[in-house]
Amino acid sequence: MSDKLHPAREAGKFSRRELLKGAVAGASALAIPTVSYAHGQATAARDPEDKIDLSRQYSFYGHEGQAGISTPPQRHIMFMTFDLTTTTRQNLQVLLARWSSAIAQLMKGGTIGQVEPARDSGVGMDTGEAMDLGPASLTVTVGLGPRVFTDTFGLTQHKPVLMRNLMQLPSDDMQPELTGGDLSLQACADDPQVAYHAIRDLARIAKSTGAAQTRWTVMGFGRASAGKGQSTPRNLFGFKDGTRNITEKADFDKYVWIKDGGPAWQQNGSYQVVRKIKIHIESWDTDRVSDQNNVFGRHKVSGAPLTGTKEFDTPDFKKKDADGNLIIPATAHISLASHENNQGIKILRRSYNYTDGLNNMAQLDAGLLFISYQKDPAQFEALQTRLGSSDALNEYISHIGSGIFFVPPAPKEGSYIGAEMFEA
Ligand SMILES: C=CC1=C(C)c2cc3[nH]c(cc4nc(cc5[nH]c(cc1n2)c(C)c5CCC(=O)O)C(CCC(=O)O)=C4C)c(C)c3C=C
Ligand SMILES: [Fe+2]
Repeated sequence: MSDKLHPAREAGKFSRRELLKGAVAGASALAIPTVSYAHGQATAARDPEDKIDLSRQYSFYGHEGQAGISTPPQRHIMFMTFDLTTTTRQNLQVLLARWSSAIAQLMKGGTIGQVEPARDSGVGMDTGEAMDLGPASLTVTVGLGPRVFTDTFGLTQHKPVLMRNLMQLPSDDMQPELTGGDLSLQACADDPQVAYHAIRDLARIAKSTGAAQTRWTVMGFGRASAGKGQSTPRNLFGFKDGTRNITEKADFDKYVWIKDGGPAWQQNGSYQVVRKIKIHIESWDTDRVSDQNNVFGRHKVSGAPLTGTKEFDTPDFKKKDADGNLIIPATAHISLASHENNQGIKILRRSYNYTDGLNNMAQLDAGLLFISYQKDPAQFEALQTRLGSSDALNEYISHIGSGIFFVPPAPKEGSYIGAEMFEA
């Protein structure tokens, strides 16, 4: 297309009516229906309980598991991993203690120290950009990576039984600078600046103690999974995501929280698996919607399984059409990931959309920060082994980042994350 402006536009002469006419013509050229939907799909009205209340706050202490796991997903995330730069057990202990008390303050909507010190020579303890924004449902969830539980820190005997690096998986296309980490911080809030501020100031603490330095990070938006009582959000593919997520306590106890085996301090802990998954967005956007529906096994607008009409209809993975073909293809994402087809395995998904702007080809660079919680990393590995080899979605995604962390239970008031490891 020529860079030269249309003479009328150059003279600023397009009327509003002409512009609108152009937009509708563009829509029909792309075969986008502007009014009616096929399949009678109307979008569900928002759940009236699913409201943002920026004064809402959660406590850091005294939950079953840490906040930020069963907490209904907030709208934004800032996720960061850290490399330990210390080799002393005491520095690690101090960092976890200082992080814990700072997080407790931040989750109340407070600052973590003076923003404007009285002395002229003073450097602020808190950087200040979240002042007056409210707690905004902030949760900060702390994870411990495999290297924490080594002889370097005298913590080998405290290693959670199932803690290990994830196995190599068929979908892996990892960028080393987006993998691993010795510690993770997952900050979620209904205001992006509140989440950003929390991570920024916790990273400052890490640096000032000399114990850890930043490794990789993702800032995400538009929660791509639903919690109890929330309407199902959409991912960047435009599909409802989280319809069949874990929401009931019985399922949390069965699939998410560690309830048996291991020492008392690990009970109600969980394993956090994080994957940065790039979406080949521009190629997806040229695909027919009927094909997109087959990729997921659901209808794009309503979220209903291809064998049903409403979002929460149970998919029938065996149902065939008149020609004897499965209605939900065997390679559809939900067919390969469902508990019905995976010996009953379930995981809690708590993902977010992300964007990294444009890539060096000037294409949209975006994806899904997939986060799952499970009592055994093998739950994730089993599902991803199947998805990675046969999922129709693989044409449109690449797994480029990865991490695994043990998330200890929430500390008791006045204590800190992982305190029991240092006492024994
Ligand atoms: C290994 C686990 C999974 C990865 C990785 C994963 C990636 C991924 N998923 C979507 C979008 C959707 N996933 C949906 C369902 C779904 N996905 C997983 C697991 C992984 N997904 C499970 C266990 C399920 C539930 C399956 C079922 O029981 O039916 C859906 C459908 C709606 C829903 O139930 O949530 C969508 C949409 C993307 C975009 C993605 C990677 C980019
Ligand atoms: Fe999925």
